[in-house]
Amino acid sequence: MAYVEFNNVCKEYGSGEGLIKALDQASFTVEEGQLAVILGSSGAGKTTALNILGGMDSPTRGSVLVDGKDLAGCNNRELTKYRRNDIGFVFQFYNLVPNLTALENVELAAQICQDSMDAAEVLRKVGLGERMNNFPAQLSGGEQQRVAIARAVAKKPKLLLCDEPTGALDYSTGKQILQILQDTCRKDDITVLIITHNSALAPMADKLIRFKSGKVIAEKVNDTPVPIEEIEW
Ligand SMILES: Nc1ncnc2c1ncn2[C@@H]1O[C@H](COP(=O)(O)OP(=O)(O)OP(=O)(O)O)[C@@H](O)[C@H]1O
Repeated sequence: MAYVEFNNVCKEYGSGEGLIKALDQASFTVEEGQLAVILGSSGAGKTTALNILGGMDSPTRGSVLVDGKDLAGCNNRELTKYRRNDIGFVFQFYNLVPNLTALENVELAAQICQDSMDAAEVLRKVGLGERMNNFPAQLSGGEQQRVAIARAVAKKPKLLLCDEPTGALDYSTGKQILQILQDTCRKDDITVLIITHNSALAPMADKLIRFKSGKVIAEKVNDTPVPIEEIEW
């Protein structure tokens, strides 16, 4: 059994004439410790898949297993526990609490889960040792995204889910963020899934998953992933 199993997942919104199939029998797997890149055009169902994996949404049909746990069979209480302890989320627009410092933002997330890392130590790891007492508004976009990654990683999640993590950043800052995500996967042994529109990033992945119209149209293992610093686009 794979660490992550998405089996024939359907997610439907609305009904009758207005039925939208956000996911239509989508299936893929990710192994523990892999870095998976999810590609697909706008509306292909990528975010819906990530939200289901993160326990923020549930499938209409199909099964979703993470480390053997079937999320489709979880009640709200179990999903809350799962989101708190097992999932780290990184969004395009950081979503930091504006009136808390970088350190406090990370501490806040660490406090709600059972087994967390030291917040200051994780901030040092992402290169923000000198900036932890700054508020988000005093940090650049790339620095805010580093705080968001530290906040997610401090929870020691089973899965680090990243939805367009570089979408709001310039080229070189985006590259630094991807480097941190690749390092997190390799050094901290965390399974990482990254959604992107940028197909040039495909070579950095251990596993490439392509979505189209709610379906997974390709799934490929890459035995020779390329370090992000060697990828240009
Ligand atoms: N809550 C909702 N209600 C109705 N339709 C929805 C809802 N959420 C998503 N959809 C629809 O489901 C489809 C898939 O959306 P999704 O956000 O998963 O795509 P995506 O691949 O992440 O796109 P993007 O790259 O633009 O973020 C789209 O047609 C979208 O409009």
